[in-house]
Amino acid sequence: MKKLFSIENMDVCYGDSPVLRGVSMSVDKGEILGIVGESGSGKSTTIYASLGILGKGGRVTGGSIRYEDRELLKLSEEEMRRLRGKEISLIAQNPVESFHPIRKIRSQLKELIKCHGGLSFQEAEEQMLAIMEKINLKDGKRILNSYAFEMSGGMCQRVSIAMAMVLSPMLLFADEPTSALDVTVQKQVVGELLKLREDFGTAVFLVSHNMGVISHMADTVAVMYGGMVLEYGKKDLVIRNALHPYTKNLIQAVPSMDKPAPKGVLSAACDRSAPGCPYRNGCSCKKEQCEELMPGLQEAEPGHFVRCFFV
Ligand SMILES: Nc1ncnc2c1ncn2[C@@H]1O[C@H](COP(=O)(O)OP(=O)(O)OP(=O)(O)O)[C@@H](O)[C@H]1O
Repeated sequence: MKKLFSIENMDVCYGDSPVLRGVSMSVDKGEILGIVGESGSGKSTTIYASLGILGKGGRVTGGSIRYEDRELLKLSEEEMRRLRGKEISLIAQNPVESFHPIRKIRSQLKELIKCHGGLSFQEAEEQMLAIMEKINLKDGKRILNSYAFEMSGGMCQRVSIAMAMVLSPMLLFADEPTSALDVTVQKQVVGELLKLREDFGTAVFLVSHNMGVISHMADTVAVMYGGMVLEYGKKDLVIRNALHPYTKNLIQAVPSMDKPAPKGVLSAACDRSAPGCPYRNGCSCKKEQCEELMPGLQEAEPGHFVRCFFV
């Protein structure tokens, strides 16, 4: 069956340096895909490439990105701009930067509605105030009259979440949406994201370092390392029956009093231009062939894919 959104075999470079290699992942309507991996593994780049907003020097050099029946790599900038905001939305990792610095939040909401239609401004404002209230932003009217620089990081994060949700997108990219929030607000945001899926069938690409958030929210999990997907599948398979040595270490590294220390190294230097498994320098199970050959992403059990010669 055709997926709502799928990335197939995507390569991304910044300048001449490969950053993502052969990345494939997808979501159905209403599905939440959790993307985990250490800093620099390529999670944000996967999101920005999907939205067509890679930074300077960044380009997709191979593969395909499909939304419904459209190949996004073939759309014009104007067509991509129309998709972003209404059908596909982003909660950015650094929300302060995602707002215009010298325009009030209300005017930015107005602009969003003007570009993407659907709601009247009054309806959008009511919807925005209701979402803000639910995620513990009590003084919504005052916030709409504020500039981003007048808000704390956590407030900006919540306003950007409300703004991303206001048009009930079909697909939401959320890059560390809870990282700047305290635990109570994290719970509210997680609850709102789950409600968005329930009410509108919104699919979510959720990047998080927090395995608790991923294991609570995600249906499917992708584990990234060195710009590649090392393990992919239904959450219960990947988290409860992790097969890749890196995923095992990642799960083992979640703090707990009664667990043995991880084997191998969690984070090791990885030259993305060199042959061999990206995790070869950190893996305690590596053999000679891991230095020379790249393992493929193989289906180890139904619906559970692993990139390792020894699984
Ligand atoms: N604008 C850029 N120019 C050059 N290289 C970049 C740029 N943005 C990202 N990279 C490189 O791409 C790689 C992947 O970065 P990315 O931000 O996607 O990782 P990440 O997994 O999201 O990390 P984090 O968890 O810290 O956000 C890193 O090696 C990074 O240095």
